[in-house]
Amino acid sequence: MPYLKVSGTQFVDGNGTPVVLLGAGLGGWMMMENFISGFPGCEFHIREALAEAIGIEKASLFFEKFLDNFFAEGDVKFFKSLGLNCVRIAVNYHHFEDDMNPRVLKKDAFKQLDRVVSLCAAEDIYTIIDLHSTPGGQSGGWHADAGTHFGNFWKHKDFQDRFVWLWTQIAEHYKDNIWVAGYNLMNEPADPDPGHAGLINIYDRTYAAIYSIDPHHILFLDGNTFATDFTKFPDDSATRWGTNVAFAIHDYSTFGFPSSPEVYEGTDNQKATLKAAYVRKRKWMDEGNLCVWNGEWGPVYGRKEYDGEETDDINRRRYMVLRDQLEIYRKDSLSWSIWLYKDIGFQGMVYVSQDTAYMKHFGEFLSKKHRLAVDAWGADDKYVKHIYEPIVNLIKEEIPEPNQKLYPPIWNLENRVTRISRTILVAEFMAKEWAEMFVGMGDQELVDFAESFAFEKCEKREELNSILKFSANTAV
Ligand SMILES: O[C@@H]1[C@@H](O)[C@H](O[C@@H]2CO[C@@H](O[C@@H]3CO[C@@H](O)[C@H](O)[C@H]3O)[C@H](O)[C@H]2O)OC[C@H]1O
Repeated sequence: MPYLKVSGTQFVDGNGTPVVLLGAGLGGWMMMENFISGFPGCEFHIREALAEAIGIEKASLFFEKFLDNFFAEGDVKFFKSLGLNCVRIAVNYHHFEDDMNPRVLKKDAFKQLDRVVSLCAAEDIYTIIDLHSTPGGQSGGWHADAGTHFGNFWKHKDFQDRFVWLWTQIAEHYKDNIWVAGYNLMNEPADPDPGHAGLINIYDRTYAAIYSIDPHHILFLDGNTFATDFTKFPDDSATRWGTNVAFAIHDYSTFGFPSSPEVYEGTDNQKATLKAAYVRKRKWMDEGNLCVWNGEWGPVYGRKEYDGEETDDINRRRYMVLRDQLEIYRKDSLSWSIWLYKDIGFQGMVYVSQDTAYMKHFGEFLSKKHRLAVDAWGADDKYVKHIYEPIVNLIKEEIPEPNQKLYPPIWNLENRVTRISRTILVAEFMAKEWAEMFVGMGDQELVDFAESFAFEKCEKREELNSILKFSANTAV
């Protein structure tokens, strides 16, 4: 069976039959994230903190077992049972290359990724390899695993050289694998250059490097500023990176988050707003007759432990947003990858049960994280907003208004101040506390923690899954 390809605006299989890629993002696995598995800050913080607290051997045991359990046979069978056909696998460059030993592949760099790609292939499920964090960080998000709010990737040529090098290693490794649909070169770039010159340049370089090794796989290219902006992409984009290219939007709607400006009722106006945001993101592709892939989207959900009696009502509305987005996508036969497959209970299709060793042990710690709004994603900052307000006001009063506007524009002044303070500063202090909660554990307890993430120990978000299943089975 030949490789999946892009043909015009569609994906097609070896017979030229159109394929709509429907699936989910495997985040939190080879790209660990705070709200997904319950730690503060970013992956490199907690890896360092845990090694310091319990020693490198025990920490490695925990992380290795975590990787083994987070996605295994039960997961892929369940995924298949919903009629989904593609897993977008988020990977962190730290798993392949050590910052202190750059351009040297780590021993067993591909062990876990090969395992999951093969599990999926055995069920006829495509995988897309998504390089979710780059050397130096391609954005100031926690998910760039850089521990800072600057995307230093854009400022250091050596980070960029390492990125290109890593892609040549991945391409060499998977060039003959037909179940790998392709390579999502960079998750959510945030190149501050007004002409997006850094992003275009890195796409040029990576395309050339990959295609000299592997001319067969699809390239999935995110727009700038968190996969929302293609306005500075060059006129020759339809051929510049070959023609086997899909352009990726991320279509998050504020209606699906606690920060929604209004309660979602699914009114005609609200549906029009949903649609307008989506149409705006894909406009550039539509004008050029290019292939669009929605690489991330999806609401977050209320939790009984934090949202109490309001939980069911919150979630009823979030499912309305989900359905309304899917209806828009269905009409366009859009390929999508919902965020997120698995987590500890905020967004995932399946989530770690409260009855597991991990969730029991970290319950109070997670409440504190929630109260302090230490994660940015979908955060409700009502308990700490007043703490940061004076800093916001200080900047408003003392800094000339035009200078208050910094890149990226989606982080307005308040968002920038509170985000940096909570998710980087406070989070850094909390990483040690998280790690210290492992002190004194024997190997079996560490394994029990890691096994808490196994499919068999997870709950299913039934309504989400049934909506996705229906959508996958009625896709046109
Ligand atoms: O790893 C993922 C990560 O990829 C994801 O990143 C966020 C995506 O949304 C960004 O904000 C949106 C930008 O577009 C506007 O139209 C939306 O309304 C915004 O929500 C945000 O800045 C990124 O951090 O987040 C979840 C992670 O797990």
